[in-house]
Amino acid sequence: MGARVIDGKAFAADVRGRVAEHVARLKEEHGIVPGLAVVLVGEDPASQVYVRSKGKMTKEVGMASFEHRLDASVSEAELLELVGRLNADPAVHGILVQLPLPKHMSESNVITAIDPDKDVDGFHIFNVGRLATGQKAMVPCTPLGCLMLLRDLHGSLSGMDAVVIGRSNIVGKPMAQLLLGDSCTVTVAHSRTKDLADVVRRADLVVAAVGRAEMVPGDWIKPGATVIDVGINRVERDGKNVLVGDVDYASCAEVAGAITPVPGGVGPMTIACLLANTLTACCRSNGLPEPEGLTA
Ligand SMILES: Nc1nc(=O)c2c([nH]1)NC[C@@H]1CN(c3ccc(C(=O)N[C@@H](CCC(=O)O)C(=O)O)cc3)C=[N+]21
Ligand SMILES: [Mg+2]
Repeated sequence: MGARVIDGKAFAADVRGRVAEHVARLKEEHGIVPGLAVVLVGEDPASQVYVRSKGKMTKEVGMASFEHRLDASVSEAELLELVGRLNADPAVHGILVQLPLPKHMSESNVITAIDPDKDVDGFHIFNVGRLATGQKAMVPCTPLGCLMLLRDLHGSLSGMDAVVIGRSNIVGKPMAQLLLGDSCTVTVAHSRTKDLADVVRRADLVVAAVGRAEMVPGDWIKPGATVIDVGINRVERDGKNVLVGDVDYASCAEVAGAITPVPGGVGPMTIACLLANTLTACCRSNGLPEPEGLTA
């Protein structure tokens, strides 16, 4: 018995299609065009690839895309000045500053400078607090994408045992909050967790977000469980550079009920949710109803 393979690429295309329909309606009925500004500091090649595909998909759904590329030597003050201008720009509804930033800058200073209502990454402490207290928040894109996949697969998640492996601010912690919000019993495990295998074996839902290539073997997975693999690790295999997740796909797919592949699982959902968040931010700032099925 093999697991059902969750097609994140196809689901992400469906999400972007729904975003595009809503964007077209906003334009027609209100003359509003949602705008997303992406700021890239420095020339990290992987970041450039993501920024390019974000820009392309932003335009494909009918939104305005604003790209700002700054030299790696730019000062924090200059970056903060750009953020201030984007905060004040009524054509910009979403702001994403690509992380990581060069070492001479404080990421938390920069994130805190973003208008929380334009913080489409959901990294601002206001949004972290809003999510934790059950208020309307901007929700981090990767965990939101995982939640959408899980809801699509299971309908209600109420009462399920969920184990999140990883406690990062970007994925693990917000993922745990979202699963709690959907009435799961949530365990957050990490690199220091005792008897990690036994903890994971209890889970109906496993979200792996540790950033360690193939660290979850199939014999940790309860038969029939759903495995969501957030990892994107570049490793060398037979002299080739390949992408693998945080779970050992081959052995986990033998035991799981459903599993996300890498690539083509969570990654495409992250960008789709960035567009969904930009649309949500635009609707909220204009006092219009939020898009259904595209928020937490
Ligand atoms: N402020 C900020 N927000 C981010 O959301 C953010 C960031 N900084 N810095 C970099 C990471 C990385 N990230 C990815 C988005 C999509 C894929 C994606 O679509 N991956 C595809 C293709 C992977 C490939 O072939 O390289 C997949 O998994 O199928 C991957 C990674 C967003 N990030
Ligand atoms: Mg961690």
